[in-house]
Amino acid sequence: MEAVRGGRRSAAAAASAGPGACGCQGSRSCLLCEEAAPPPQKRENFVYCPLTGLAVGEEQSEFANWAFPFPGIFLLEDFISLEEESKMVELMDQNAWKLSQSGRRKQDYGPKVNFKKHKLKVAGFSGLPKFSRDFVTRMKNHSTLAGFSPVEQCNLDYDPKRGSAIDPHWDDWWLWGERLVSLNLLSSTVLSMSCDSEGNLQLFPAFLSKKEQMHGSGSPAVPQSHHQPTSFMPTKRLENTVEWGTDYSSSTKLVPPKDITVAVHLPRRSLVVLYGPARYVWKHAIYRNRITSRRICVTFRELSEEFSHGGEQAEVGRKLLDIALTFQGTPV
Ligand SMILES: O=C(O)CCC(=O)C(=O)O
Ligand SMILES: [Fe+2]
Repeated sequence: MEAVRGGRRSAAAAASAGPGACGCQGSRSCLLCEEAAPPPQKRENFVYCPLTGLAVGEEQSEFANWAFPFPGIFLLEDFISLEEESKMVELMDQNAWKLSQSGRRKQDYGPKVNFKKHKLKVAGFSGLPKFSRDFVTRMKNHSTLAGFSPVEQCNLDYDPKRGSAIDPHWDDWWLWGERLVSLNLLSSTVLSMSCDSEGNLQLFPAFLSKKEQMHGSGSPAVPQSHHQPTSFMPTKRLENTVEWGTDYSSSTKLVPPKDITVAVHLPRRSLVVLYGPARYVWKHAIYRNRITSRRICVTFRELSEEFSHGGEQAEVGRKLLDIALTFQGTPV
């Protein structure tokens, strides 16, 4: 799944883009270094519904009127205001952006890490930036993020002119903990969730809830046990969200997970948390065709158990936290 773009980019193509024009390596590519036609764009066939926590089959697909529970996503609309967003981006743009893979640019505030060798360097890390302090305090008010203490902030800059994207991947789980928290700035996009596990996924017939059919709004018709806990519900209703329920008692359909891609719509200025199965079972990606204008993603990561209190590397974890939470940082 990762290497769909193999063969599209050659050393000659990379060179023709000019020295330092792009940061792609290996099978990754972007509009600046591709010599062949752009890679085919994948299309999601399910849509995540934040009100019910269900993934619902796209109307035009073979999965229309089918759904399945999709736990592990917490989405908060309007997490930051327009003014806060423009101030934050202005501050970010005062620092240099480094070229990264697949047409992205990045700024990192965190320890230098070699994920393959499981090595990290504390030296050189000066903490998260000052402008993030209030947002970190604000996010911790939501019970999904109780006790969340980030030790890394990574800003990614996507632009359609560069063909920016991020291939399906899991974030590291040696150093980083369960909750991945991202702020979606400047434009909306779609996070695509896919899974290459063996076995089958069980789909249930989906239907519009009664209230939705009668009044165009109302509570979802999902059995209580399948609701997301209240604390995982968004604080504000998403506009234009159709409310779906599922019938867990009638016939079901089994499908291989690899045939399914779930679209999670991320509005501009929203905050999304991936945890549980959405973090450890499903991979996440942003396809190139989902970047329509400049977009900045700010991701905050916490420590894994190994680096937390009682863990084998708790001492290193403590050092990282002490530095991170000074909020005196400059990009590494
Ligand atoms: O841009 C995004 O929303 C996802 C970024 C991401 O997955 C990552 O940095 O690991
Ligand atoms: Fe990621």
